[in-house]
Amino acid sequence: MELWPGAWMVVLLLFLLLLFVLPTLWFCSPSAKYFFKMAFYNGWILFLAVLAIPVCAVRGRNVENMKILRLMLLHIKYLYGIRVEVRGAHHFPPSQPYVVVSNHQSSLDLLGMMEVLPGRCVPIAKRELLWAGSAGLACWLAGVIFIDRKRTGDAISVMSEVAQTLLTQDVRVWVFPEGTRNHNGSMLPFKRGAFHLAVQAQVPIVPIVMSSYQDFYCKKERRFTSGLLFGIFNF
Ligand SMILES: CCCCCCCCCCCCCCC(=O)SCCNC(=O)CCNC(=O)[C@H](O)C(C)(C)COP(=O)(O)OP(=O)(O)OC[C@H]1O[C@@H](n2cnc3c(N)ncnc32)[C@H](O)[C@@H]1OP(=O)(O)O
Ligand SMILES: CCCCCCCC/C=C\CCCCCCCC(=O)OC[C@@H](O)COP(=O)(O)O
Repeated sequence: MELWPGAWMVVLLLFLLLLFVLPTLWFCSPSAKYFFKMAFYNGWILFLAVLAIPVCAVRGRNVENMKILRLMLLHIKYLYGIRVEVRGAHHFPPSQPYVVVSNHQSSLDLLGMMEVLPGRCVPIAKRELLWAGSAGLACWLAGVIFIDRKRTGDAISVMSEVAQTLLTQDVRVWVFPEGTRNHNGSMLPFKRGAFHLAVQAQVPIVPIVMSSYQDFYCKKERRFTSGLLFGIFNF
């Protein structure tokens, strides 16, 4: 089969694009660099999730699968030149159910979260994440608890079931009480669910704060360089 003559030109142009334009954008445009880095971040997680799914599926939906996801995600900070420093981790209760509450700046929180995630600990996530392709399925297999934030009644029922699970199945829960991402340097008013959960299950609340990403990441300015992230317990 013969190629249409213009096709060679298209192939050559695409090749030149890959060879020159993309690296030029990477080095000369911080915005392009931001987009490439974020695209790779999401793409890489989706790819890792594809690998994780068959391994996790052996156990079925099980909080122990979160260990597998954690191990698979720990290296990402090196790819992005982000150093994660944890302070006060000794405040973590040794072995009992509890509710972790933490600030939520962006999807990069996954890096700090995976650094300190205790055993048998599952995050509460918005229901939409369940439909994030392979990542959604991997989260489901690892026991992530999904809530529909638009249906408060349903979310409360799910949280009440979680309160039972905390005690009967020795599970910890990670909640972002702001209920949404917030990258303004301050914190939004807390939603009440995490605190109802702790009272219903009569378990302690463990506060964790991740330092501001402003030095190396800003969505508004399309800026993403390398930097240092602090995770601080019981501040
Ligand atoms: C290979 C790798 C693959 C990928 C691996 C990835 C793994 C990691 C995944 C991590 C995912 C993380 C995702 C993060 C998110 O999605 S954050 C968004 C979801 N999280 C939340 O929304 C936080 C929890 N939300 C709440 O707790 C809310 O309170 C909620 C229950 C949803 C209700 O919200 P809302 O109505 O908007 O506001 P209020 O809090 O004001 O509540 C309204 C009234 O209801 C009462 N209430 C709340 N909860 C309860 C409860 N459990 N029991 C009884 N009553 C409750 C509350 O008191 C309010 O009433 P009053 O005003 O006090 O009378
Ligand atoms: C701690 C962050 C967990 C990140 C999970 C990464 C999975 C990303 C892989 C690719 C799928 C793309 C889907 C993007 C989902 C991003 C997860 C996230 O950060 O959810 C935000 C949620 O909280 C609050 O949502 P809003 O800020 O209200 O909209």
